[in-house]
Amino acid sequence: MTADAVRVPVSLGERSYDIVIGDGLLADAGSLFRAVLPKARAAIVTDVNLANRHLPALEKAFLAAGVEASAIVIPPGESSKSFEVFELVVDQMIGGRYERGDAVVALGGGVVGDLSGFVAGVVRRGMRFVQIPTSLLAQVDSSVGGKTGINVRHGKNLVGVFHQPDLVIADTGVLDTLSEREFRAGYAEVAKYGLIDDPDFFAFLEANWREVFAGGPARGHAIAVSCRSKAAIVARDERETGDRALLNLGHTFGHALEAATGYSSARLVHGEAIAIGMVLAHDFSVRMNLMGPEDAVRVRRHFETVGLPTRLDQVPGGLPDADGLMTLIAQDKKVARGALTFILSRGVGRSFIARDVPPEAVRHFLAGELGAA
Ligand SMILES: NC(=O)c1ccc[n+]([C@@H]2O[C@H](COP(=O)([O-])OP(=O)(O)OC[C@H]3O[C@@H](n4cnc5c(N)ncnc54)[C@H](O)[C@@H]3O)[C@@H](O)[C@H]2O)c1
Ligand SMILES: O=C(O)C(=O)C[C@@H](O)[C@H](O)[C@H](O)COP(=O)(O)O
Ligand SMILES: [Zn+2]
Repeated sequence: MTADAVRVPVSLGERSYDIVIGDGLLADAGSLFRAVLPKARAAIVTDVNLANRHLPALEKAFLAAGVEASAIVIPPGESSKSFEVFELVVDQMIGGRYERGDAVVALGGGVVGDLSGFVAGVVRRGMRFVQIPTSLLAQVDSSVGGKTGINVRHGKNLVGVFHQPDLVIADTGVLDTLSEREFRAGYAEVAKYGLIDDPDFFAFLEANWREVFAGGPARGHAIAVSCRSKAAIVARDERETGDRALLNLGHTFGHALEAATGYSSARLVHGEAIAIGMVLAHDFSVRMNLMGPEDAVRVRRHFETVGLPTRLDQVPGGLPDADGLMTLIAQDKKVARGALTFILSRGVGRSFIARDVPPEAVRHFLAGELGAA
């Protein structure tokens, strides 16, 4: 294993596992896999983009370590988190006679990870699962914590299971082939950790975002801080009965925008949607007199500076009206007995879970934002 690799433990009793982070780790994936799953075969799920770029290196590493492996390749993009692609992967998994003790290996971004984690969670009532995240978003967020699933027309991730991986291998070197748009989108989830409860990290990002985008130590640092932050929240609330909902900052608005745009990656990708969602969550917090405007301006300004969208009129192709968005928001998984829950803020790094948020206040706020657009 590369000498400078970092291990971040996710402490969940018998479901505990490590996130291994380092440059060049794909070459060590076979031995890392074997150390955790000594006898398993590997059913690699990946998308076309990764199949062309990084799958050969993974197959080579598995071969060298004596791991029997084959690959299932899906189309890239959010539209693959669907029943159709799910059925296709399940069919190949079962047709390939993969057993319970074998591992589904997700090589890709959050789409591959969420979809194949769901497959691993349900095929033969649960297979082993290894995440090899290749996008920034997947390395700092989606590969950790065991949320898996697919989208339906009513909303994001509405069908799925909690199924923790046995191991996460984050090779930071593979990020060199990620597009700038996708890197930037993943950066929104990095900044989220600062906005939730780590104002020093947000200040670090404001000062060092260029270095994070450029690669090198600042990027590795940002990925490790993000993973530690997520691991800590997941360890204290695996199934989102409380604190874990903080990780949903910006997502109530953001998920509605993704559903409203038909999960079209061409129009809006997840990180972009939640960048707008986090700006809206801070502006709405100002509207609700929970915080002064200065920090909300600071959040908007930072996202604008890095080139993320921050306004509804930046979503190409138009959006439903406020009532249409409220219909989508009503499907949010945090809704309890019909009441809306949002993650709101008292300032940078001071997010909190707000239950029973009046729908009329949200609708009125959105109508204003759409009107301003
Ligand atoms: N489970 C969770 O906790 C969690 C957390 C955050 C987001 N998500 C989900 O993750 C998804 C978004 O993930 P994403 O942003 O990784 O999108 P993605 O999986 O669509 O990947 C983005 C694009 O980059 C390409 N790509 C990925 N890695 C690459 C690389 N190294 N080189 C070249 N191209 C590469 C992919 O093929 C794809 O076209 C959404 O569905 C979101 O809901 C889940
Ligand atoms: O891990 C979590 O918990 C999160 O909320 C992380 C989010 O970034 C992620 O997008 C997640 O998939 C959203 O969860 P959902 O329960 O709102 O679908
Ligand atoms: Zn997210």
